[in-house]
Amino acid sequence: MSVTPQPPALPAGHPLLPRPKIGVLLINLGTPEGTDYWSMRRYLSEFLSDRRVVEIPPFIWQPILQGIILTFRPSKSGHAYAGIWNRERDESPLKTYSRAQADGLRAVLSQAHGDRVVVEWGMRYGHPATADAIDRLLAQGCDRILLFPLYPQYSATTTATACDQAFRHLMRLRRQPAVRTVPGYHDDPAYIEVLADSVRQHLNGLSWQPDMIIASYHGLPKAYLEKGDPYHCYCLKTTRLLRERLGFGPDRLIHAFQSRFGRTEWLQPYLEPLVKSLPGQGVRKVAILAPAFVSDCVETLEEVDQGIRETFLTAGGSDFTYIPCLNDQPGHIGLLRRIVERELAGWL
Ligand SMILES: C=CC1=C(C)c2cc3[nH]c(cc4nc(cc5[nH]c(cc1n2)c(C)c5CCC(=O)O)C(CCC(=O)O)=C4C)c(C)c3C=C
Ligand SMILES: [Fe+2]
Ligand SMILES: [Fe+2]
Repeated sequence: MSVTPQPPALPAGHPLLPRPKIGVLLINLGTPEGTDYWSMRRYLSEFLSDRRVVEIPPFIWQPILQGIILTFRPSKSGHAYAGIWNRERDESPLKTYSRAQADGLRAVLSQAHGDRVVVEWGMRYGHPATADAIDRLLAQGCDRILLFPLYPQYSATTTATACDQAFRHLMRLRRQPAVRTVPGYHDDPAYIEVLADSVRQHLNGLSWQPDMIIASYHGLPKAYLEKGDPYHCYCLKTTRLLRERLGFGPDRLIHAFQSRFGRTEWLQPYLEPLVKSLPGQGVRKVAILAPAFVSDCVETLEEVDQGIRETFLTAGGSDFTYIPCLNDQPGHIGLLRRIVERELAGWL
């Protein structure tokens, strides 16, 4: 007769230690809680006070930001957000898609790994806060956490500040989990394939075909590139790989940078003047995608799908289409799963 060994009795008062879990934290930029002046001001103030985003010394920048920019910009930006707001849930699309991505990833990971892997989502600025998301993972028993900033093209202004924010919270913990960070994935063949698929599918659904496709990336001050931020090179590499994957020539798929902020020079070519010049060069049908954004947001829905569309058609273009971000498409959830499982090697 075999006897099952019993675990030694715990000393009185010793807490029970359940089997530890692995946490995955999806991190995106953040978004305002409402389109009113004060919600916009709170969001923009936190975002634009981040020294990785605006590198001007605070004693010069803060008076300009608090005194001038945050007097006028909240109303202008609030108007832009109001035009794309998810009224059903009373939240911005970035929040809706971020939640859907976490739900989708949780579902596929729990099917594959049971309750061993826990998924949460958080924002660098605003809510749900990164710190609260980490606390939720810890409360669910995670002793290892994978931080996944959702930016395919690494930049100090996005990926690095997302990790900084997580580490700032971890610094305060007595019982700190083991932590890994997911690197950028601008040239990951699986990412390129999912992007290419989304372009193919979108073009297949059109009754016309574009003369030109533009991969439009969020811009960055040119000085950041000169100081060593590799984002520019990564955007160009994503575009080249996507072009190769789709079998397009260099004139059929080009790149541009959007969302310029302030008066300094940003990465070029700028999207707006480029789009304005195209009809004059005989390019009258255009498609635009935004590969640096994993979720549709104010920068894609308002600036590109509304603003740039109007610019192009007013300049003499005949047809314009915007190719949505990967959002919660099954192919995107599959890509996130693949990256997470790869980065959890040795833990899972
Ligand atoms: C001040 C400089 C800015 C830098 C540098 C910057 C880099 C950067 N941003 C994204 C992604 C997003 N930015 C979004 C909005 C947004 N970005 C800036 C400024 C900088 N971004 C501002 C002022 C705003 C707010 C909108 C506005 O007032 O015009 C968003 C959208 C958020 C949403 O809620 O929908 C995203 C996403 C990247 C990828 C990037 C550098 C690589
Ligand atoms: Fe931005
Ligand atoms: Fe470069």
